[in-house]
Amino acid sequence: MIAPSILSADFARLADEAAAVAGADWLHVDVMDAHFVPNLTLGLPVVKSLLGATDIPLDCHLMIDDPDRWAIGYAEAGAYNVTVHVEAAADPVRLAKDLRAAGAKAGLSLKPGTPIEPYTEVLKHYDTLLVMSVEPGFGGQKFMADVLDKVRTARRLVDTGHLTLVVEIDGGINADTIEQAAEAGVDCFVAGSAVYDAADPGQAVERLRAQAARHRP
Ligand SMILES: O=C(CO)[C@@H](O)[C@H](O)COP(=O)(O)O
Repeated sequence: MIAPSILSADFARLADEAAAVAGADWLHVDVMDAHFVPNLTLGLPVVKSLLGATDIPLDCHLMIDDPDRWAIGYAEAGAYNVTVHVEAAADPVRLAKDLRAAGAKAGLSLKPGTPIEPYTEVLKHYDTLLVMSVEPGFGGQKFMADVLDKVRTARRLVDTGHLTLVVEIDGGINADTIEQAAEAGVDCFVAGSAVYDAADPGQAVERLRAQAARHRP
């Protein structure tokens, strides 16, 4: 699956940008609060507007402090998947239960330096795992290939039935990096600049999807 990250989109034209990637599987919505990460993007009111502007399921990635308080609003508004950071969540199991009860899929994200092993039990409550392959905060950064060990661990846990979740990767995904991520076992690829900087964003989505499919084990 390909999920264009709107951090690389033109925020003044978000509805148009969503239309330009109408063939995408999910739209990755980067919510940043200038506390958990050193950047400020958008919040719930903009997400609500976006929900009215596109039929693409919204994958809201909350790069914010105190997700235990704020994440539920995104689920109640109709986001398909709401991802919180394990580094910021006080009670990630409770949070996952609340998100699911509100009708959303629950996602857990790990920053590049955060290991997966301490969270394998917690991840049993989640529907998606978002492995960050850049430090969260900005688009256009260089892909960190060493996080692929985490992807391989997650893939093995899913394939052996210990976890049931979609493995996502986010950061620096483009035509040069998507194949190694696909080979490691990623299901869903978040791509910002590789999509929105392309002359034809819709075609970029199709090309990335085909490239990933050819390299999936
Ligand atoms: O959330 C983030 C970064 O914090 C990502 O979603 C990036 O926005 C992806 O952009 P590219 O690295 O693909 O340009």
